[in-house]
Amino acid sequence: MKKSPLPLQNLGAKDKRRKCGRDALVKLLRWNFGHPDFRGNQLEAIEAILSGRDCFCLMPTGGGKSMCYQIPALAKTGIVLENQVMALKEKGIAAEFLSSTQTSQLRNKIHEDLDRGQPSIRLLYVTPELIATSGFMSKLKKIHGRGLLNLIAVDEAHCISSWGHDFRPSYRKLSSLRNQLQDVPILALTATAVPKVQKDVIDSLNLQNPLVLKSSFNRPNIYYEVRYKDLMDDAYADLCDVLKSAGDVCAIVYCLERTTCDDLSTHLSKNGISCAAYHAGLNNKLRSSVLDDWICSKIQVVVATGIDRKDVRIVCHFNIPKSMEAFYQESGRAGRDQLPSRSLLYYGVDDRKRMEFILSIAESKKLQSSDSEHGLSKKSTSDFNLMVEYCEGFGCRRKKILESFGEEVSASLCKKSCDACKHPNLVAKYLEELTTAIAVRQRNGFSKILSSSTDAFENENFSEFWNRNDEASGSEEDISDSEDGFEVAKGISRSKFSKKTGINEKIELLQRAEENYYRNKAHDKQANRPDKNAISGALRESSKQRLLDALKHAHQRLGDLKVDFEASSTILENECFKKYGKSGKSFYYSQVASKVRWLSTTSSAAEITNQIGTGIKSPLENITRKEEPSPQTVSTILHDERKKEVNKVIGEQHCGDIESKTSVKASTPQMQTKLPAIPSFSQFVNSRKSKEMQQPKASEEKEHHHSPNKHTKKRMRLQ
Ligand SMILES: Nc1ncnc2c1ncn2[C@@H]1O[C@H](COP(=O)(O)OP(=O)(O)OP(=O)(O)O)[C@@H](O)[C@H]1O
Ligand SMILES: [Mg+2]
Repeated sequence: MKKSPLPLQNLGAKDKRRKCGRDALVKLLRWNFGHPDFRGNQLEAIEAILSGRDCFCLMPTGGGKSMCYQIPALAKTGIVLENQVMALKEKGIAAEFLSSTQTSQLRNKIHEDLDRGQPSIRLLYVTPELIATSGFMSKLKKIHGRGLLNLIAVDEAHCISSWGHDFRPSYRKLSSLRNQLQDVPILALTATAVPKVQKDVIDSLNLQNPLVLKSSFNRPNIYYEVRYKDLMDDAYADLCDVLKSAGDVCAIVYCLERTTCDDLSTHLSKNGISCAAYHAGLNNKLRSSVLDDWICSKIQVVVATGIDRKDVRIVCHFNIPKSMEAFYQESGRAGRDQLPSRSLLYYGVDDRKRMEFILSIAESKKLQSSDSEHGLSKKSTSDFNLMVEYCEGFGCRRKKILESFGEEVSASLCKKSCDACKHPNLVAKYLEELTTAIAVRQRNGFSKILSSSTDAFENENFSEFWNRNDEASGSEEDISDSEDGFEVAKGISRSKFSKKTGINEKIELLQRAEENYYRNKAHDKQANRPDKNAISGALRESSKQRLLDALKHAHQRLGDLKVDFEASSTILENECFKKYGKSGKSFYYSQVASKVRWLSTTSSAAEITNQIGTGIKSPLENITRKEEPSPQTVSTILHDERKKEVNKVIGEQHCGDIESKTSVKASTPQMQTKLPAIPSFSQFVNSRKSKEMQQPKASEEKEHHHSPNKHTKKRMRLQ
C-alpha cells in the first residue's frame, strides 16, 4: 500500500537548495516510518544531501542507512536513484525497481511515469549495469535537465572497492556518475569499516568535498560466541540444541559449501527444526519460495548466505569466514531491529586449514594475474589471521572485531556480551583443551583438507558464501558476485581435469596440490628437510627458551623461586627429550607445552623447586589444578601450538624457525639430575577427567550450553 508521502510541503525543482528544517524531517520520519526520531548520523547525512552536498556515510549494519535516502526521496518532488535492489513491499512509499529482467510492459509503465512532468515515483532502484548503459544515462540526463533528480544513493558502496570483501566489478560502472550528472549529490553508504576501502569508495565515486560521517561499529545488541568443533563429538547436534533451545526464532546459518548447506539443513529438519537450504544451486523457483517462506516465518532457519530479515535472532557461521569484514557483515544480519541477538561461530581446525589453503591458491593466482583490477578481491591470508585470532585468542571478542577496524575500544564496552567476557574461565579452559586436542591430532596425523570437499569441486556446488556470481539471475538482492578462493580453486580444478578424468584421479590431484602447497610453504622457510619428524637442535633450544621464559614468569608471579633458571630449563627440556625424543616431535611439542602450562599456572613456588630439585613428582600431575590458567598464557600457548601444528602439516623439520628468532646462548648441557616420571597422554587425560568430575561446576558455567563433559568424551576419543 502506498502512503501519501507528505505531511510536508513539496520543495519544487527551483527550491532545490532550500533547506528542510529538522522538525519537518522528523515529521516525515514519524509519518512514513513511525520512528520517533533520527538515529546516529542520519539527520546530518540527510541535511547534507538536501543541501546538495556529496556525502560518505559509514554506519554499522542495521544502523539505518536506508533512511538517509528514503527521507530525501520523500522530502522533495523528483526522483532519488538508488543502486541496490531491495524489498519494496513494505516500504509504503512510491518506489519502483527497473531492471532488464522485468517484462517490457512493466518497464514501459515505469518509463512513462518517469517521462511525466510530475512523476509519481519517488525512489527508483536500478542495477549498476543499467546505470552504465548509454540509453539509461541519457534518460537520467533528461530527468536531471527537468530538475527532477534529487539524489543518487550508492548503497553497499564498499562493493566498488577491490579492497573490499565483497567487490563487484559491476559497481565500477558507477564511477562515471559524478561527471555525467554534475550537480546531483551522491550519497555513498556502507557498513565496511576498513579505512582503505573507505578512501577507495570516495575516490572511485569521485565524490567532491563530501561530508564524511562515521559511526561506531559496535553492535551492542549482538552477543558474540565461538564454539570449538574440535572439542565436540557432533557439531551438527550442538547447533541443533542451540536452535531448539532458542525457541521459534529466526536464524541464518552460513556454510562454506553448498553440500554442507544441504546436509546441515536436512539434519536440522530431521530434528524438528523448520529449516531450508538456500543457495545458487537451487533453481530460481525453489529459491524464491524458500525466501518467501522464510520472510513470512513459515520456516525458522535458512542454511544459506545473502538473505536478509530484520528480526534475525541468531546468525551462525558453521565454518570460519574468510575475513573479519565478511564476518562482521554477515553476523551483523542478526538483530537489525536492535533487539538482543546472537552471533555464533563454530570453529574447527580443519576448517581453518581448508580456508588457508583456499586463500593461498587465490593469492597465488592473483600474483600471476596481470589484470588485478578486474574481478579479484585483494583479500589475503593476513585478513584471515585476524579471524583465526578472534577464535583462538583469549580476550573480548567484541574488542577484537572493533579493533580490527581500527576503532579504539574501552575495556568496559562489552558489558559481558561475549562469551570471553561472560565466561572467561570457561573460554580459557576450552582454549586449553583445544591446544591439547591439536597436540593429540599432531600425534595422530591430520585429515586431508580437501577430502570432504572434493564432491564440491566435482559438482561445482559451492555456497554463495564463496561463489557469489549469480547477479545475472536478477537476484542481486540476495547474492553478490565477489570472486574468491573457491572460485579460483574451482578454476584450477577445472583447467587441470579433462571431462574424462575420474573422481578418484581428481581427488588424488587435488590432494597432491594440497601437499605441494604445504611442501612449497615449508621450502620457503627451510631448504633441508631430512626427516619430517626429527627433533632438531634448534627446536630443542627454542623449547628450552620457552621453558626458561615460563620459569621467569613463574618467578615474577610467585615471588620466591630459588632455582637456577638456565639449568632448570635445561633439565626440564632434557626430560621431555629423553622421554619423547624417539617418538617424534609431535609428542615432544605437547610435552614441552604441558610443562610450560604447569609453570604458568601452578600456585606454589615450592612445587616447582621440588620438582626440579628432586625430580620426585611429575609436573603433569599438577596440571589438574584448581586455578584456571592465566588468559595470556592460554592464548600464547594456543598460538604456539597452532604454528607448530601448521608446521607439522607442511612437513617442516621443526618449528624452531618460528621460535628460534629468540636468541639462545646455551648449548645442551648433560643432564645430571634424576628426572621425574612423565605420564602417558592417556594418563594425563584420565587424571584431568577424574579431577574434573570431582570439581563442582560454577553455576554460570552450567548456564553455558557448551558441555564440558562432551569435551572430555571427545578427548578420550582422540586418543
Ligand atoms: N531513526 C530510526 N529509529 C528507529 N529505527 C530506525 C531508524 N532508522 C532506521 N530504523 C530501523 O533500523 C532497521 C535497519 O535499517 P536499515 O535497513 O536502513 O539499516 P542499514 O544500515 O541499511 O543496514 P544494512 O547494512 O544491514 O543494510 C530498520 O528496521 C529500520 O526501520
Ligand atoms: Mg542497507
